[in-house]
Amino acid sequence: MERWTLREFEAAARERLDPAHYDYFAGGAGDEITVRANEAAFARLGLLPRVLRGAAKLQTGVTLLGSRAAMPVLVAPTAFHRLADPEGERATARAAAAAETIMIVSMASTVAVGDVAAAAPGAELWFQLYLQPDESFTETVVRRAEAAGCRALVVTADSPVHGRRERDLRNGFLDLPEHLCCENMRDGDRVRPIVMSPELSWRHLDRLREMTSLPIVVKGVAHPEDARIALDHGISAIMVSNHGGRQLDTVPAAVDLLPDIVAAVGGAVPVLLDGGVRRGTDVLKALALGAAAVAVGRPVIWGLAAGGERGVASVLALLRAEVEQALTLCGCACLADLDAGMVRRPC
Ligand SMILES: Cc1cc2nc3c(=O)[nH]c(=O)nc-3n(C[C@H](O)[C@H](O)[C@H](O)COP(=O)(O)O)c2cc1C
Ligand SMILES: CCCCC(=O)C(=O)O
Repeated sequence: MERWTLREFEAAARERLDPAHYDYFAGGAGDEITVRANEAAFARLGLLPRVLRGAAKLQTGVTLLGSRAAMPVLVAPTAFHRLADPEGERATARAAAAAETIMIVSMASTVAVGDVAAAAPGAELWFQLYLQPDESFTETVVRRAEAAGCRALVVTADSPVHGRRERDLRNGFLDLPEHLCCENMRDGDRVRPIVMSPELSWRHLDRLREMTSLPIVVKGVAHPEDARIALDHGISAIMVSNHGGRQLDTVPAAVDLLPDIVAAVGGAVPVLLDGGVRRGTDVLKALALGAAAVAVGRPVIWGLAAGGERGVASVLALLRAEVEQALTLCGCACLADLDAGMVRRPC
């Protein structure tokens, strides 16, 4: 069945998934105010198209930290893909490679990062990391990501503790089923838990900086002051994110956080964004407000659950087609033609 919107992919995924797994993927923290705000904020912003600008030949590619993507939409790191499809992250990576975009592999992937890379030749992979209090194990995981050919590390900073996910509490979904595990966490004959620790600080990030020559992206920045501090720690990009509303509830919508962070960064490094991107027009709004690219989390999971590799490929192709059409309708030939003056609030 042909699906015309990301919303239809979500409906198809919901039909196929175990209800507790659907809730894990869809849900967020607390009252899910931030989950809803992420999408609603995009809907409230209006686009002011320019006309008669002779913008015939479209160009939607971006280069980020040396990685090339054919569109400014990346695959955000999301955990547990094998709950959605038996091939799990292998399928996602193949679809990302076919779409010529970057996949950020989660540290909590259910296929080891080396196996993800092996399954998807040509895929541009970055690796998401939760810094572990045991720094020697962080290093072990970093070496696995490097050996797999990942081109950047994305350090998730918004998780000093797991968010309060009430759907999961109600469903008793607290861990993966027996046959699955976080494969990157293997340590000899055991699998370590991913530790979220409030004791982590910029000092740990400095040590990571010494540990690897890969570019480091800090993900989960909401406060402009933290964006400024990040610059002092040699990071290569900032990802504005509230973790899709899954960590601290009532953090403002990601796109509403963006302008202040772009101003604080002042062009020193690229600013990325995730949270609530569901339409090509959402992508354009984020880019017009200064993001270098965006990433999508749940839409990829919906594609994977609805149709495996082909489902993810369809989701990414749909987003690309929407970006191209909206860009043309805005009178732009390339992403750099977008500027903040083309976004009006409220719609
Ligand atoms: C099911 C699920 C699992 C996630 N797992 C991770 C993760 O392992 N690491 C991480 O940094 N972010 C994780 N995230 C957050 C995403 O990277 C991203 O910030 C968020 O999904 C963006 O919002 P969106 O789903 O509205 O696109 C997860 C999100 C979801 C929905
Ligand atoms: C330990 C896995 C964490 C996955 C995650 O970040 C999420 O569910 O949002």
